[in-house]
Amino acid sequence: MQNRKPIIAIVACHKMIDGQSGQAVYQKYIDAVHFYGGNPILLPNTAAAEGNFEALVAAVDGILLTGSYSNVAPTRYGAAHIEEKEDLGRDELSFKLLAYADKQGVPLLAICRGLQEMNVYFEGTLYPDWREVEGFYEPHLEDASQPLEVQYQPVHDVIIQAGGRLKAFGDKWHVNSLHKQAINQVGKRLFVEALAPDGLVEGISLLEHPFMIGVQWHPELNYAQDDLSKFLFTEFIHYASQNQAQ
Ligand SMILES: N[C@@H](CCC(=O)NCCCC(=O)O)C(=O)O
Repeated sequence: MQNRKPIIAIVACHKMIDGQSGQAVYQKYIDAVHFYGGNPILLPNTAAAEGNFEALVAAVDGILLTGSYSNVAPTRYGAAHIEEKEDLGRDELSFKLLAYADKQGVPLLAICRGLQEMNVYFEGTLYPDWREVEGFYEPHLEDASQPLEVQYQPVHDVIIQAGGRLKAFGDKWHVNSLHKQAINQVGKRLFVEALAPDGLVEGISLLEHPFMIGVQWHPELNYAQDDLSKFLFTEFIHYASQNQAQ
């Protein structure tokens, strides 16, 4: 094994910055990777371009798919509704990274929108708005009128399922929740790692892979204190270290 920190590629999103179009990653994702011993680099949408992609991923030991207020394009999972919050550049890059991680065994952690992308990559589907589905009663979506520290408070439990990777952590945890969309049909080859008490899918993994996990909550927010965040990031960076590009 080499003696350097594992390089973790973090997918960037389209954002308006000071009135101009830009590509950005929230600091908390960068800090969480850095805190647990990774060396974060940010990948803009142009990383998906042929020639660029191959050169960049050759230097990458692990991949982080972040949350985002944008949504996966409905056509990617066979739906036809109009999506007002698209980020097609992010979609293209994330789906390419997922294919690469799947084929090459590169460790990948997928958070919130990232989990939704991971499910769609494996041919699963999404509910465009879980509030329109009967039976979900937990407060999965934040109240945007509240300050951010309130929005990111833990609000419901997740029940960890037997036979998965999270079971080594424990049986249950209390998590934050800031999403309107949710997993409908679980993707092929995926294992359901965690469920909310109302049955909404909160965690998925590809068990045949060294480390590919998606979570619907935000472990990056309270990354240094929250026990399940510690577990997830420690495992992720551990497997990325083992995968170090030669
Ligand atoms: N847009 C999707 C995914 C929600 C999500 O990723 N929220 C993250 C907010 C910003 C962040 O903290 O990264 C949905 O609504 O389901």
